[in-house]
Amino acid sequence: MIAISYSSSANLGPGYDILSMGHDAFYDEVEVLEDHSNEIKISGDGIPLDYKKNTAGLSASMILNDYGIKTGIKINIKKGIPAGLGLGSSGASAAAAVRAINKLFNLGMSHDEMVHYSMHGEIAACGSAHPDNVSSGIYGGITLVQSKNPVKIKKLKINLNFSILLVIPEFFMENKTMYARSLVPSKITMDEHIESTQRLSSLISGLITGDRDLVSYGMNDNIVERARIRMFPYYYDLKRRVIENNAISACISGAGPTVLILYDDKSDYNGILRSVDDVMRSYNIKYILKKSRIMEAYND
Ligand SMILES: Nc1ncnc2c1ncn2[C@@H]1O[C@H](COP(=O)(O)OP(=O)(O)OP(=O)(O)O)[C@@H](O)[C@H]1O
Ligand SMILES: N[C@@H](CCO)C(=O)O
Repeated sequence: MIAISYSSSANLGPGYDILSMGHDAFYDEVEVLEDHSNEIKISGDGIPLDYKKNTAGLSASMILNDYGIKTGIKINIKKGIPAGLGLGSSGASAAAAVRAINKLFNLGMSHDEMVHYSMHGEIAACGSAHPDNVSSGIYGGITLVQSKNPVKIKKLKINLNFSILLVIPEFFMENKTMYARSLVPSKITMDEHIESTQRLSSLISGLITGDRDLVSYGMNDNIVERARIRMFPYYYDLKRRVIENNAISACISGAGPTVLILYDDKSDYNGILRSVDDVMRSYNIKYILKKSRIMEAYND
């Protein structure tokens, strides 16, 4: 059984571990076959082949155990999403594997159940079961984590027209997301809480009502992105410059280093491209650009 799951950008500024946007920039394709050993065998390039260290394998092992499935399986992962760049690569493999297993064994899982198993796969990548990337990897679109335990995901009805430009730096860090999560403060002040809630509620309202200015105001974060800025020192200059060219806004994609830029027909697209190049050259960082759109829905 074959299933795919697209790249995603989690957090979207103030929505740490809450919001995620699926986009059609890249995708993973995962094939799951029954294997008459009682093992979980993983194949694929550039990813761990020990199932316990692979997000797809860890999710699969939980499902087989919980559903009492005794047969072994082979999981063939064709990686289309570059790993370690904030594009939800680890989560997408898990989501695609869970979707394929659900079909192969006709388990009839709900979308929230598939998110539950997929998010636990993320433990193999970064040590924590964050549900955001896998939520948009299962539902598509822009998703909100209403609750993690039990898993309750809401897919937002988006009424803002925009395009996505991903600025993807050449970058590698071992255990990048695990390190990035270690930088996040465990406590914040009441003022920080109020500002962050203002931003998140503005962002969500703006996306649903199609209010561009509210989205521009809302897609800002002074807690998690600020705590991680040492990982992507170019970010604030890049964000300021693209907004000077009337981008709607920009944010760090997931745990970075990729920057997601939202723009529309009011934006000076060529000005955005020039400013991205100016800033990244000034920081001496090679990068690629990827235009994409929201990945609306999967036909499960
Ligand atoms: N199936 C998989 N696909 C990709 N990475 C995997 C997979 N299984 C385990 N990993 C590990 O997870 C790491 C990538 O996950 P990480 O969370 O750091 O980045 P990401 O998922 O690409 O981006 P982000 O989570 O910030 O959106 C890799 O170093 C890889 O070793
Ligand atoms: N919310 C997660 C997303 C990782 O892609 C983090 O920022 O650590």
